[in-house]
Amino acid sequence: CIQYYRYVARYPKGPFPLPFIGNHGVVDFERQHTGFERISKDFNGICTIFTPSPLVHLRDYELIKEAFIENGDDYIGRPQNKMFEMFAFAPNGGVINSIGDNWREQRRTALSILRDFGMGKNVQETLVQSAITDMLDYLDEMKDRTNVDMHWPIQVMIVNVVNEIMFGFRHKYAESGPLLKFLLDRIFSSKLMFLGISLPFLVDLPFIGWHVQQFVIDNIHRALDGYSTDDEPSCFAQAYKQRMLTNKALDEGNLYAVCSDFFLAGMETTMTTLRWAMVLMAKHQQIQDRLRAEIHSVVGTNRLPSLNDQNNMPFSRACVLEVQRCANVLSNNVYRETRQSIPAGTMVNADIHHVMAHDPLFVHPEKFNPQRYIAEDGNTLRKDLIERTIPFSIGKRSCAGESLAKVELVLCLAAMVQHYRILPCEGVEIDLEPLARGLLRPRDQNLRLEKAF
Ligand code: HEM
Repeated sequence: CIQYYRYVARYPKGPFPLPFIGNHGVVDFERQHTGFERISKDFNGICTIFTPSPLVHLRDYELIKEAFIENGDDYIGRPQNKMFEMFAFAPNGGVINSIGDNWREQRRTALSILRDFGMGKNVQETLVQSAITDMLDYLDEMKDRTNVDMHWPIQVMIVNVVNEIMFGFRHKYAESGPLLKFLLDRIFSSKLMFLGISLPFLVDLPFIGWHVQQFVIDNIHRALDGYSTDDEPSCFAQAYKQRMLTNKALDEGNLYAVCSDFFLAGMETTMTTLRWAMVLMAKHQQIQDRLRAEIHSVVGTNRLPSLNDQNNMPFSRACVLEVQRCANVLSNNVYRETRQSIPAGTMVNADIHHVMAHDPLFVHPEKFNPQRYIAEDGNTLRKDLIERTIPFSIGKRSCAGESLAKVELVLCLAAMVQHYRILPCEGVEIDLEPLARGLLRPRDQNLRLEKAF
């Protein structure tokens, strides 16, 4: 017992832990965003929570910035734990969970391939617009739009963008049944995750993660079937395969791991944010009308909104920022591992959720109010607020898909509001209370769509 508390004393102070169980019982691990919020408030922005493994929790923007930007190299690791390796196809493989030289090499290569395919630029804008057109066609053909489950069309649209980039093909709406088997929210139910970190043998039990792996493997096989490395690659998987010829750090295991990482990271987060956008618009009709007025006056109704339009659409940009701030989908960041100041190897959680939900710069942060981002001149956006809107985290290890996600979010939200009035179903109140399932998700609730022109 004395030894245990000597070990506890090496970490920044936090709620009093008990041997073996740490802070289980005190922290609500199911609803981490409110659980961590409640117990960390007495500790000046930094505290340790024993899960039972120690987790150093940073909750204020300035502290997160000091760690991840000013001392970025010291916080660049990821905890090496079986739980986080569930989707790794090779030891220390892929981008999300790998460390050291392999992480650097896989991230650099992946971003360089994505840049070749126009990540964040016009090529991907065209691809996203085309996936949005498919979704609008699907909604257009619907006979009854009084009770629409938007989860499904948004999921197929987002999967199709990532799928086309990674594997070179899209799913047809009519044939997309297997996609629904992606029940990641169940895997990452928070309690299971923390148990998995502390009791790694649990991860060896038959797990739903296997289905996800198989889905990715099938897609890679389809992309590489008949591809010769002499040919110009037409998707990420082929480009990676070609680079394997000249770069020893790239191998079959990492090909699977990197594809799996980008596919999974690129899908759930963006899709969940867009689902939030739909329910927030349905709840706030005046904001939606103002957004539509801006889109119709700048873009009209004969073509889809484009990235170039953004310069003339400050309210649309403000809406995307406010959707991301309020959706706050990552109730926790992806954990880092430190190599200094607190004992090396300690898990670190930079609480981006807390910053976006409670930073004092956001006046009445609980309100959905895009106008907060617009400066007094009515045109420019407030840099001080944008700096603290950090859904993609910050520093050298921040989200590798940020520029793609931003393109998807702005174009999809603008296109939906351009074409449809998004409304609650007749006689139903929109419920904005999130479901804490790994990500913070909106509750399943159907919406009513009315043609906007
Ligand atoms: C709204 C959408 C998204 C959000 C909110 C989001 C958020 C995040 C966050 C918070 C991290 C952890 C960063 C850190 O450790 O500091 C992350 C990592 C990552 N994201 Fe995203 N992401 C989104 C979309 C995407 C997309 C579209 C892709 C790829 C196509 C992607 C690929 C990745 C990858 C590969 C990592 C791991 C980076 C590394 O460890 O070096 N994400 N994301």
